[in-house]
Amino acid sequence: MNVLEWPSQSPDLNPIENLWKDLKTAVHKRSPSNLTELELFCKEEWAKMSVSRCANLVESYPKRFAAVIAAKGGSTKYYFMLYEYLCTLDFSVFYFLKIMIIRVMYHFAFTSQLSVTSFPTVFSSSKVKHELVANYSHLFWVQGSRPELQPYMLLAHTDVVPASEDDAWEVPPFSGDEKDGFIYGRGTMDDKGSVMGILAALEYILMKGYTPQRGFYIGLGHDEEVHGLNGAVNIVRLLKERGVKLLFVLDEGSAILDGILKGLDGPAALIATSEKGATVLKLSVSMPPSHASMPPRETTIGILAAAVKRLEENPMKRLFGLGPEGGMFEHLAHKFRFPLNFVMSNLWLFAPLIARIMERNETTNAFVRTTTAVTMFNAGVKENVIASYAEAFVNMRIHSAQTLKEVHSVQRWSTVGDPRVKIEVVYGFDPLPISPYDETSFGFQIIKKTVLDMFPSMIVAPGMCIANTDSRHFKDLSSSIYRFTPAIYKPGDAQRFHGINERTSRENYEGMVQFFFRLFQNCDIKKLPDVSLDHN
Ligand SMILES: CCCCCCCC/C=C\CCCCCCCC(=O)N[C@@H](CC(C)C)C(=O)O
Repeated sequence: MNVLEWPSQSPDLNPIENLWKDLKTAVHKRSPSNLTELELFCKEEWAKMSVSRCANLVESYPKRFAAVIAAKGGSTKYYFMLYEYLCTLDFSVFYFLKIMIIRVMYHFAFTSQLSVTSFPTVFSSSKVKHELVANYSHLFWVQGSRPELQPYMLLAHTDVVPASEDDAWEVPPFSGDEKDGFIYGRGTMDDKGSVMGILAALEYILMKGYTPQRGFYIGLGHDEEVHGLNGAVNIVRLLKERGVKLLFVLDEGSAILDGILKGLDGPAALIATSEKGATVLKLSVSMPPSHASMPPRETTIGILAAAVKRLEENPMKRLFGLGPEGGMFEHLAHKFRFPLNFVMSNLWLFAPLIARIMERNETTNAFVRTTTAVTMFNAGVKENVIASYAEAFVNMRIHSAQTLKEVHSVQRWSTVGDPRVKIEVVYGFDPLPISPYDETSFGFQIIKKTVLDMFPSMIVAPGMCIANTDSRHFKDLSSSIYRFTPAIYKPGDAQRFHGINERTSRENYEGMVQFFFRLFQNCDIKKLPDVSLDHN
């Protein structure tokens, strides 16, 4: 049998595309006026799809094959007929978003790559230049009508950390299933939600015929979770070669926190102006192997376990208030309940006290200090052999008020404190510089304005990213790097990052599309918003 190599998502060959079109036509005719009706009409019209229609689509396969071969693998009339038809529909924002949600679920369920089918306008517009970087990362350039305006850049990533079906997920981690108003799946929060949100907003704004004045780049990395050394690093290299300087960069890394900061009344949008540094240390102990019946007084495993225990029992010193988190809490102070509002407004006096409260919770502890996490421990080959080698990996996130050098020396000399434990630095980098957030900082103020356009009474404050993002590779291209995703996170959500039941609500996903749709337009405004009118 001859196997034809063909992308599984080829729109010309995929009969489901025609059925989507049929469904959209039928539902559109009935003009649903709310979500419940939309869902009901979708189900009813789907149930009406006839067997003969499906059979026809399958039978027309040979014709499509022939057309695709004639087009030398390019798009055929079948694809364009479908696309042109979609463009004639009078989409309301509401209706458009529902379709985008169906697409995002479809994407999570069936594809591992960006599909031209999902964003036909983005991939066919003369205003958008798309290129692959290092085979799998995507770089888009959206041309503005005023080339004299400095461009900005949005970042997100398509790769994810592993997820196992054995880990008690409520729905399979790569199903993209929707349950109780949430789309579940590895990557929904970190960071495919942003990928889809940015592209959906771009698709929509192009379909509306809007021409941005300020050009912008979109970079979608494929290896952020393993440091971005191929994706982000090569995107930066390309932009440098082209002499690009960016007005600002916006990546993942912070969000709208609702109920996560105890004592704060209402949600707060925290636009991170910096991110922590990081280092990974490898600790190891070696000795000759021996018989388990004659154990030495101390084994490699025992020595290393004791060193690891010392690390856990002696956290790095409290630095709360000395980094950008100080500004963050001062900005938020008046929104805290009494007496926290008074305490937060006087960090010079109360920072040590607040630090002791914050360190009790693992999410807020990350704002207080350089954190230490023992993430891997390997030793032993057989249950009756004394292990000749034991190793542990320690992942540390460095507070802005500390340096990489300082962290290394503290760990080496005081905490591990045993010369038999060899310490090697796997990698490390300093905390990132703090980006400006005063009233003249275009990037910060535009992100803030966009949040306020969507949520007029939201508290917006500068924040700090406690993890790491691809944006750190961009520091030579811009001094204004912000980390913020317009998603609302509640207690328990922080544990979903790299954990089980990662999910995004429909509202968060819709908000994401709306946010970027507005941001594209806000970046064209001539004058920054007047901060004296600010209600925060
Ligand atoms: C880490 C999650 C902390 C959750 C804190 C509370 C909610 C804060 C709001 C949202 C955003 C968190 C975004 C985190 C992005 C993390 C991306 C990531 O995992 N990066 C890797 C990079 C590493 C260099 C391999 C990391 O381990 O930091």
